[in-house]
Amino acid sequence: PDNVRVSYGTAGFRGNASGMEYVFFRMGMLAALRSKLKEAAIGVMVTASHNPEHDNGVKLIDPQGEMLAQSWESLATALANVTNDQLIEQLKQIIDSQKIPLSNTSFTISVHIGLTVHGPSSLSLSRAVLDGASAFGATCHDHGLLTTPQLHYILACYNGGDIKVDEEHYYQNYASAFKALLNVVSLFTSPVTVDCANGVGAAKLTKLAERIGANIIDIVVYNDGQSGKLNENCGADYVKVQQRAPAGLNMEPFHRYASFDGDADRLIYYTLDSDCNFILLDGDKIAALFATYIRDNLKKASINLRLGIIQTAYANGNSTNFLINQQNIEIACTPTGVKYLHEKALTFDIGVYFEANGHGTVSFSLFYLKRLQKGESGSHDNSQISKLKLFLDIINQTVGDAMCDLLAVEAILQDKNWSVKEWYRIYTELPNRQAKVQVADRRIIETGDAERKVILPSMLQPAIDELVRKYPSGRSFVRPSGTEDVVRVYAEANTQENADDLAQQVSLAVYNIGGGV
Ligand SMILES: CC(=O)N[C@H]1[C@@H](OP(=O)(O)O)O[C@H](CO)[C@@H](O)[C@@H]1O
Ligand SMILES: [Mg+2]
Repeated sequence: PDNVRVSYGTAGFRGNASGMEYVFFRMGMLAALRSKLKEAAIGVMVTASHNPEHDNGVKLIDPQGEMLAQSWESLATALANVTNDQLIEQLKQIIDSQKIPLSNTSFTISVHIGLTVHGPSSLSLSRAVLDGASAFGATCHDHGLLTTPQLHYILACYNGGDIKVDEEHYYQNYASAFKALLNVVSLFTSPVTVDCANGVGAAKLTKLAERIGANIIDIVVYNDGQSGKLNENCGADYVKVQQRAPAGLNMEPFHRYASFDGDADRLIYYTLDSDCNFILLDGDKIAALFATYIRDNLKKASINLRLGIIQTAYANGNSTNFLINQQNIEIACTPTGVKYLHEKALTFDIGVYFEANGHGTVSFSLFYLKRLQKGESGSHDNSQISKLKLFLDIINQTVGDAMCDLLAVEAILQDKNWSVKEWYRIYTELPNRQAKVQVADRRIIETGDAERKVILPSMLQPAIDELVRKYPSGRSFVRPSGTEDVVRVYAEANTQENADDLAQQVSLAVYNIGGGV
């Protein structure tokens, strides 16, 4: 369409589903070209993740199950934005610039596709992807409904040589890993209630729980899509941003509750304290739990490795303080978007990365695996080492995976004999608030220092600094969203009232200086 520009944002193309077929069709083509170049299968996921039901989105998955290489994002954007009569020329340009050996027929192009919603728009959009890929002669593997992390997992296995891999393989793998770990740790007592955002996660989690067995883990699925709408007043994003339970959920103090987002790549926990205050255990707290658990076990096994936690500017200030000052764990900060965190995580022997919103996982280097093996044959404590190995097996290293992360949290709490209370008490969050501001063109806002400072418009950062100074423990930053047409504002301070106030003042500054509408 004229005057419509789309871009491969924080996590692919996303927007209102109607009229987006051309983008999906072209992404099918691009996936086929990338498969040809890499001589490996490429994945295409059709999902709007945590967005409302009327939206949809598409993202590409690289051969090892990782996000599409950043160097190809601009190719995706260019291809999506040309007019139909420029399409062939644009494809030729990509083929030439990337030296894609189209005439080499020794490798069959292979594209795997999954989707998170079975509605008419999703089906026609995934059809468009298949048509685009087929136009380049791709062999297409249509997996139907999957969570996003399941497709990442399947792709990594497929390219690793297991060409028969399917969804069932995923359940068997993680169910047996979880059971193996629980043989080392103890048995389960209390249930965990999981809000699946009325999305694909409900059916998938039910299957995983069945494979594990009700005697081992007691998962109560809430918001399974039977009545409510996808991501409406529920799901990980709602709970995190609103700092309240999904609508209609009756909570009891100290019970464990969790929420997935619509494509089940985000996980957050929450509970009530004895005064019925809502307590959130977000991505920062999951990261802290994982990292301290791994670190403690490494210590007991006398293995010395470089462990790091990767956060974004959205990480709560007190989580950063706790990790650096009390736990002595190395921290890195990257811009928003899992691809940046993932990349940074790989620079550590063990990289624990989470966005505050609950998207994250752990990456283990080959060096780590070798050290575990060496530790096993040496004089180290074998029980710690086998525990570390089993823990590694329940992690989906390709991408943040709500189901695997849930199993990992549950296993750690069991092993430590912790209730949710001991977990949330490791540190207390600074009160915080997120807000959104509509501006005429959010691209005029440029940021630096991992998005913690505004560079342009030049008057904005001094204005934010001045406001922040007024609030004890104040911190605030703004950045243009990569998935919505808004500028996001984050603020934290010593009290909720101050955090709310600061967020509002900074929003006003963005509105005034950034061309609010
Ligand atoms: C504050 C926030 O949660 N931002 C989210 C959101 O990106 P934005 O660029 O902020 O719209 O969606 C991304 C994709 O899911 C996720 O990676 C990111 O963390
Ligand atoms: Mg998601």
